[in-house]
Amino acid sequence: MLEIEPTTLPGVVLITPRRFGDARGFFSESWNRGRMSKAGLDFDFVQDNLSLSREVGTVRGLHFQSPPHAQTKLVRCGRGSLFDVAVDVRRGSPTYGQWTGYELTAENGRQLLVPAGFLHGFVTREPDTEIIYKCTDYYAPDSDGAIRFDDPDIGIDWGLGTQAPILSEKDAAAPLLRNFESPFVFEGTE
Ligand SMILES: Cc1cn([C@H]2C[C@H](O)[C@@H](COP(=O)(O)OP(=O)(O)O[C@H]3O[C@H](C)C(=O)[C@H](O)[C@H]3O)O2)c(=O)[nH]c1=O
Repeated sequence: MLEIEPTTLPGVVLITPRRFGDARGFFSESWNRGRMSKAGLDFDFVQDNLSLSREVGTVRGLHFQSPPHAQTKLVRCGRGSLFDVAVDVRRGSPTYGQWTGYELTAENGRQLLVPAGFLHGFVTREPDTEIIYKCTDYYAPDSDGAIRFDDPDIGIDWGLGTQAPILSEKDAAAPLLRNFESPFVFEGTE
C-alpha cells in the first residue's frame, strides 16, 4: 500500500501511496498514520499547508523553522507538477549542504518526506500548481528562516534554464548558506 524509496540524502525518503483505479478515476489513501508508522515513519503532524502558484518557474524556498518549532514535512503535489528539494543543514552531518530533488506531480502521486534539519523548497513546472504538505509543528513566524535558492555552495539544478524565477521578496533577499549559523545538529542516526 506504500512504496518507500530512499533518496541520495539519508533521512529524506520518497513515498508513493497505492492508487485504486477504476472507470471513474482512482482512490488513494494519501496519508495513513498506521501504515507510515509500520514503515518507521511515524510523525505527529499538526498542520496541513496548501499553496497555489500561478506561473511556471515560481520558486518558494529554501525555508525552515528553527527549533523548538522545527518542522518535518510530508510534501505532495495536488495539481500540476513541481520539482521538490531538500537540503541537509544539520551541523556535523556527513551530507551537510547537500541537496536532493524529485519531481512530484498530481499524476505520479509521489510524496517527499523532508525531516526537520533540512531546508525545503520547490519550483513549479506547470501553471496553477498546488503543493500540499503536512507539518509536525505550527507556523512560528519568529522561527521562520530562508537561504538563497540559488546558493552556489549548494548548487541546486532547478531546471529553470534561462528563465528568471518568480520569487517572494523574502526569498529574493535570503542569505547564503556560508553566512548561516545552522540551529540544527546532526544526531548521528542516519
Ligand atoms: C508558511 C506559512 C505562511 N503563512 C502566511 C504568512 C504569509 O502572510 C503568507 C505567505 O507565507 P510565505 O510567503 O512564507 O509562504 P511560502 O513562500 O509558500 O513559504 C512556504 O514555502 C516553503 C516551500 C515551505 O516549506 C514552508 O512551509 C513555507 O516557508 O502565509 C501562514 O499563515 N502559515 C504558514 O504556515
